[in-house]
Amino acid sequence: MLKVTKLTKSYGAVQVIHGIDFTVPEGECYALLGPSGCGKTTTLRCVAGLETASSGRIEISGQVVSDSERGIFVPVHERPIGMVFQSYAIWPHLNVFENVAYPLRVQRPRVAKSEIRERVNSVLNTVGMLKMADRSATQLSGGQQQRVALARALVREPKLLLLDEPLSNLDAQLRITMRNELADMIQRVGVTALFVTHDQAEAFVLADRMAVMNGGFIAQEGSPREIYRIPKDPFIAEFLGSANILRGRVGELAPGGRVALHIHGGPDLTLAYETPVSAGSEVDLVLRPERLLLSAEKPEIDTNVFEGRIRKLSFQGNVTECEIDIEGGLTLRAVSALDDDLVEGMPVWVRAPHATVIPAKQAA
Ligand SMILES: Nc1ncnc2c1ncn2[C@@H]1O[C@H](COP(=O)(O)OP(=O)(O)OP(=O)(O)O)[C@@H](O)[C@H]1O
Repeated sequence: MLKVTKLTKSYGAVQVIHGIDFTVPEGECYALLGPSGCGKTTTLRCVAGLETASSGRIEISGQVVSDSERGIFVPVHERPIGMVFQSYAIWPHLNVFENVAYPLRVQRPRVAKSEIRERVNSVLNTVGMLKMADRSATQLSGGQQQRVALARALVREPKLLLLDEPLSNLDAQLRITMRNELADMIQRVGVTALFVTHDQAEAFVLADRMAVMNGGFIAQEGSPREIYRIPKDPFIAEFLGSANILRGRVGELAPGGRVALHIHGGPDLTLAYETPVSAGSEVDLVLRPERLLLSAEKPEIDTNVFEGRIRKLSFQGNVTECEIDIEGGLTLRAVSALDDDLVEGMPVWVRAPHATVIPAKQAA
């Protein structure tokens, strides 16, 4: 449904998108995720036709809408897209029904009044706002405005829905509710969606697949689960939630998927690995704090186990964060929901059932 090929964008002499490629098949929800300034909004705006790409090609539903080499640029209002912006851009002088009806009222050739009524009611029903059709836009909560903005984007039955930080205007609690609702609504409508966010939790809930962007490049593409489990480099590992990253050297490979791993300045451990490693290579061991198991007793399993001492416990209500000193002055962070037996200063064993190792990036 969307195919972006070798897209670049420069502002003056500054190149901000460096030849990215991605495709979004029909019905998929795809996220562009990354830190501020990585180029995700610029990419979305190029797809929308709000920016002109410097080079590369963009196809929506088989139609080339932008191809600088061939001089093709289809303007935004002629692209088969619907858009939801961060600000929602709901018109305060119109009620809910008229806000949603507007894109159909200005459509040419004209859409019959009866059809407008039918389509607006149907899409308001989908987003759960039919009962509020007559309400003034100024009397809507943030979550309700978001639903109206979504209904307005969907009313022309776009091939592609584009969403730019669609939840960032909502307070923390509402964001969580609305991201689940938005995921449900997008799935129910079955529309293909491309959205931009800097919030990894939002991308995890909403996206079937995502691209993590960094400095105008796609650093990694895949399903949220894949990228979280096996990040390609430390930047991605840390961007997608907190991670302990320990650099080490792989020793001799042993049978049964085990290997000796010497952590630089720290302990040697026997590693059971999920990702391929080669003997003698430098690696980063990525350990998610919430995936570490703590015990006062030495575990029976002897792979991926660190011996340490609890330096600090921070009670956070649903979980307790633990800082654990291990050999060589290194510290591991762990998050545990089961903290009844933990005391600062006590010896503890830390086991990582899932340990991901990635090739260490050589310092430039
Ligand atoms: N109109 C513009 N003129 C010049 N530079 C721009 C313009 N728009 C964006 N940039 C630059 O392009 C780069 C990418 O910006 P972009 O808005 O795409 O990033 P982003 O990942 O969406 O970040 P954010 O989450 O902060 O919006 C940034 O360095 C930004 O300063």
